[in-house]
Amino acid sequence: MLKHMSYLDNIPSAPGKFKMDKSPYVHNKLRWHSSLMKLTFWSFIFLALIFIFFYRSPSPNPLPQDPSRRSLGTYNWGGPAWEKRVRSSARIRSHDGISVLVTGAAGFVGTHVSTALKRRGDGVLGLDNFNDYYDPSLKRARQALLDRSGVFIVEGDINDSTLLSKLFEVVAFTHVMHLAAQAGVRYALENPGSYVHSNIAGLVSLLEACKSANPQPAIVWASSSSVYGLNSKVPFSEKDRTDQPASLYAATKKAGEEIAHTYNHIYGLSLTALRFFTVYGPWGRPDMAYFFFTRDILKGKTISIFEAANHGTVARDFTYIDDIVKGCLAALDTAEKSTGSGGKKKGPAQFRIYNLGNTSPVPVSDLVSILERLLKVNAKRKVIKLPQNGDVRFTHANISLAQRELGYKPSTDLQTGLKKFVRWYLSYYSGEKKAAG
Ligand SMILES: O=C(O)[C@H]1O[C@H](OP(=O)(O)OP(=O)(O)OC[C@H]2O[C@@H](n3ccc(=O)[nH]c3=O)[C@H](O)[C@@H]2O)[C@H](O)[C@@H](O)[C@@H]1O
Repeated sequence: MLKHMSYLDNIPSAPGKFKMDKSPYVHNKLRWHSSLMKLTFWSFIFLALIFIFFYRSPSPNPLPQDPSRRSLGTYNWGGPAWEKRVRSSARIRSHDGISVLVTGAAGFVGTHVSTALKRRGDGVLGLDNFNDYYDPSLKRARQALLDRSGVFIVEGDINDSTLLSKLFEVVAFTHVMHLAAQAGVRYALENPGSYVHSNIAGLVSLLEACKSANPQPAIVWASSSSVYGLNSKVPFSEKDRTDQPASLYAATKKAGEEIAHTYNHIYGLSLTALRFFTVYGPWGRPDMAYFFFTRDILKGKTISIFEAANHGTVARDFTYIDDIVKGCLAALDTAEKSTGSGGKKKGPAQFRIYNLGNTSPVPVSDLVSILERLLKVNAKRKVIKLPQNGDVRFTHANISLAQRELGYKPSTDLQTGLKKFVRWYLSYYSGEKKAAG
């Protein structure tokens, strides 16, 4: 403190006020003191800089700070070993196979589609940001599953254009299966920005990379039944109006369809949107009703069942994951090549939109009854009025177009599909408990 004071004391507070002591002893002592202080000062600055460099330096591939993002890890990618893994995962191992970049590969549909592609000998590379919208340990478990079948998931965000162009530089993907998105209808009330970040900005970032890639890939991507919004004509056909979304989620998916059209029109990208109808099954998403109803029924917790005005039923065209996977693969197999090159369109390209549903809507209360039977536990039900949270009353797919052009034919009813889900759920969570105990 004294040293500190003397150092500060040597600095004139105002010109002309400072008087120099002429005594040589005092002079030397002062000089020595001053150099020591300087040394201490610069050492401190040096150490502070080192600290800042190691603890605060951005990741090698920094993403813009965006408050709408859920917590994301810092990603490490690049280097010869990484490129080797990328190439090996994307290598086609069958005669006339395709090589597919699957975004959202650690997600529910992404995991199933990646496994199915790999099984038939296609090259598959996953991309996922492993965000914490729902329990990331489930995503890690899916990743482990994919790893065992030889699918590598690159950890990164679709908004990272440097990463995307690197991936297209390393692999000449023939197709992109774009499933990375902010899903869920009700969460849009809590975090609207995350929908814009993933479903709009992320989609544009991906399409930009695809348009610049040589060769350009054909793209198949997940739209949603929610684009039908307040449409009341049933069953929903691709020709019906989709300009009355009931949630921001639906609005971003509808915007995605328009954005896709633009990239098809300007750059000749081959684009196919699949409107999924409430997909369920093993390895599903914990934010979906069938999943958390199962958890809550087993815990003895009350579940809320939504009901429309005048005791009207709320129903969904629940579609089993294996049927959806068949639809995705058929869409990839029938996709024509993109026509552009060097970022320029060379001719008209394919643009398609298909419903992938089950064609038999089931009231939510019936879904609960099936779960009760399968779980052998009575649910504690509370029927409440459908909240103004973005949910629509019912969905019902007309699938004749997908049937005609993709050979899509769903074959799993809700009872059968939920049986498979419940079996998976019980074994997955009992395994987790065992591991924890
Ligand atoms: O088909 C789609 O396009 C959409 O399907 C689901 O959305 P949703 O059909 O609303 O699925 P859930 O959130 O699982 O809800 C299923 C049904 O349960 C009802 N529900 C939900 C929650 C609840 O507490 N109680 C309740 O009765 C909902 O109103 C709905 O009728 C997915 O969450 C979306 O990501 C997807 O895009």
